[in-house]
Amino acid sequence: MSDPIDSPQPEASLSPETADSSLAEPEARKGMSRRGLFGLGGGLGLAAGAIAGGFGGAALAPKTSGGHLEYGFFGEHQAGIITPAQDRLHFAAFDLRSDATRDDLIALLKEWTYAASRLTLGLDVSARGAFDGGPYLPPDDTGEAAGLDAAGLTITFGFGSSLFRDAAGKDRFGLAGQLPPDFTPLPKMANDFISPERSGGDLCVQACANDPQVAVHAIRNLTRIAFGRATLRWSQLGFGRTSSTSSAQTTPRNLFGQKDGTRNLKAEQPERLAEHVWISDGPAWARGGSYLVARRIAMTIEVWDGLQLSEQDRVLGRDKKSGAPLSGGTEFTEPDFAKTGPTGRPLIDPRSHVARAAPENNGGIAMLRRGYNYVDGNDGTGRLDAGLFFIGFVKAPERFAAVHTNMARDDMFVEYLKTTSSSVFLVPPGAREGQYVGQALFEA
Ligand SMILES: C=CC1=C(C)c2cc3[nH]c(cc4nc(cc5[nH]c(cc1n2)c(C)c5CCC(=O)O)C(CCC(=O)O)=C4C)c(C)c3C=C
Ligand SMILES: [Fe+2]
Repeated sequence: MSDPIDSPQPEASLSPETADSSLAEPEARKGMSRRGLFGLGGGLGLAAGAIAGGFGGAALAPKTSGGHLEYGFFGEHQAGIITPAQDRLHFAAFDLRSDATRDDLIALLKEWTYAASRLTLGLDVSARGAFDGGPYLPPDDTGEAAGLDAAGLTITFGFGSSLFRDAAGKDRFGLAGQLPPDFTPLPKMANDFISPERSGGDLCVQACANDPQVAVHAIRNLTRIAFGRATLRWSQLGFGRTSSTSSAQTTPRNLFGQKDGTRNLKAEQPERLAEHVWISDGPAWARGGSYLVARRIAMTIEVWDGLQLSEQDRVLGRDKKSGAPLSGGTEFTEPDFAKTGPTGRPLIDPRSHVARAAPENNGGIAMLRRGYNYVDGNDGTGRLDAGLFFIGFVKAPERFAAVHTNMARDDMFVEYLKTTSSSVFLVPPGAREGQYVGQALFEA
């Protein structure tokens, strides 16, 4: 059954100042949902570098089309931050080639925007897609998502600090003057065993979806589009969200078996998001964006599994079964860090993870967590190489560093964790229809 997604959409509303004829590409509307017909002919090659000018929808408003979940790419903020966390992740970091120019970078962002605007609606990367480019060319789209719907796919782009000034201090793209003063590196923490080759990068792409094949297809095709300009530096697959980012979601469990995300910031708290997540200082081009902190944290799950339940609870500060704080109540009862038990000691150990990480004990700082479990095989001694790919969004990296420093100091949890990768990216605000992601940076 064909199921076209191109039901009437509002036309792109580009002002004369921002309009760029190459961006308002009517051909971009062509193409049917992957679960319907493929293309309407008259394909648009990726090399055209045009981006969708007519796809409607704010990034945060889901569209259920025939029961399928879709988040439009364009909006005030990029999707994939406060969007209800999907179940699967493919995260990738890229380095621009040493000979890439500013124009190459802009062209890449335009083409990525165009592709992302289609993929998030369940379309192939171009109208020619996987099958309609003719028999004599490699297909534009790799095809493994054919027949699959958008599965709630969000694609979130970020900039590494090396985009502004590389490790040698070189301003490769004329962007050094736009580096926000807040964009500072994280200090080294206890139990950091950071591998540089799986950390950092000039650009990042976070693809989240409820179908792993859809997320992988997105990264694979965006990587292909980058060919000749940027190469994949490192990537990470994740399964099973470890946070809720909407109060409509149930709290998931992480690989330690704990309810994780109970006290996370939620999409339904706009004031708190404005206070803690959205960038509001520094250069205008970055405002409305956020800093993405990604840390691959190995969890010694075999050691953890050998701890008695009461010790597991003490280390976290919550009851494993119900998720309630050890000071009492139910899962969503606020923890009472001052409440003492019969021995006169606090019911929530001051060195527990929730005590160390809570805003009450960190000058009020909160963050939006959006991490995923990972299992990447096992080591030579038969232990799973498993853990949490932590993703947190904050309005300034130093805020994350402050909480993390408090945690790394003597949080009992840290004994069971080992961080192997660490990166910070600036996620620019969302693109308006007819614009490409990060456009304001290049026009500043
Ligand atoms: C500094 C940042 C944080 C890192 C790194 C981190 C790692 C980490 N956390 C868990 C499991 C849980 N964390 C929970 C709460 C929680 N964690 C952080 C920050 C970091 N966690 C914060 C800010 C909070 C919220 C504190 C609060 O507001 O009270 C919880 C409890 C449930 C919840 O509120 O979400 C769990 C469980 C793991 C497994 C982990 C690294 C592998
Ligand atoms: Fe935590």
